[in-house]
Amino acid sequence: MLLDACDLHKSYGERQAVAGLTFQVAAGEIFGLLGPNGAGKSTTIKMLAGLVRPDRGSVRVAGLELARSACEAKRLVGIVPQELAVYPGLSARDNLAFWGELYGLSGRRLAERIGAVLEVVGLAERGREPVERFSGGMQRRLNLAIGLIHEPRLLLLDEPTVGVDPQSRNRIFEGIEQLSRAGMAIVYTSHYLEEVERLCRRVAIVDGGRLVAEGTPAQLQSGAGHGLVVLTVQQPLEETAGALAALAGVVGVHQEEGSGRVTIAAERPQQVLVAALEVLGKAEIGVLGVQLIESSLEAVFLQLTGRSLRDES
Ligand SMILES: Nc1ncnc2c1ncn2[C@@H]1O[C@H](COP(=O)(O)OP(=O)(O)OP(=O)(O)O)[C@@H](O)[C@H]1O
Repeated sequence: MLLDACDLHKSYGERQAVAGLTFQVAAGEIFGLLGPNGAGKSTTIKMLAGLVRPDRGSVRVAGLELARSACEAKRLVGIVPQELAVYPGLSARDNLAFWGELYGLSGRRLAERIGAVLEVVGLAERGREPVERFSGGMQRRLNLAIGLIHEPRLLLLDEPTVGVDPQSRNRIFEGIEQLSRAGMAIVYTSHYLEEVERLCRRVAIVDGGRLVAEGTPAQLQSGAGHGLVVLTVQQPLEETAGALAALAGVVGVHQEEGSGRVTIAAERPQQVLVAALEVLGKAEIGVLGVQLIESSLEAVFLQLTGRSLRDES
């Protein structure tokens, strides 16, 4: 395994950000870390990159223990943080040269790497322009190129498409797929299901710093076996919650405080939706919104955590 993360823990004061994460990623694999805001994804990525020291647990990259061989191991790792690491006044090429020199690259080798990473992110034609003229999506693509400049074997991507236009998003996806085909191990964090479903062969669902499920997107979905009915109601359910829970096929009812959102996990969500609307109608509870989620990672996530992936965003 190219990456071996074992029993990672990290607290900030009283707050436990990561509480015992273990996973491995092979060369050529794109591994998804999926979880809502605050799940501990960024803290995990920072521990994998050697930027934050775990309170407990270990990280091995290509067999090298990060805590013991920090310099050697860190050279094998590229990180693309959520925050942009670009100098707006410099051109894309000069930004890449700056970062490349920090990794000890120079001369022809540096020029080759700059050319190669600009190709991967689709910015080869724009390399000489000052970055302040780039769109937000192009700046994010340059951020990705910076993470690749020293030719790492493991790439850590922390929500690389947040706030990115569709064209840049596609370009980022294509770049990542190309890198994976070339044998790079990739960890991709996101709270966008469609992204991990498209990119990742294996996904870990994290919540509250813990791994709540792991598998291929298909395995996770088939394990769940049922879908969800999500309703937005006008007033609290009170005893009506019991009536919903008693409907045939209903596995669980979850009410989110304050938002009026009610999530019903069910074996036959379409039939349950019809029956639930009838129950709510009789109880004179107004329904403002209805959403049906057939078996999907979103359904798996809600069942496992009782929360939507995008609660707070
Ligand atoms: N430097 C820090 N000091 C104190 N608390 C922190 C710090 N960094 C993260 N936390 C807390 O640790 C928890 C996990 O945060 P983290 O940023 O790892 O989550 P995340 O899954 O990446 O979330 P997001 O999707 O919002 O980036 C949160 O409760 C967060 O407030």
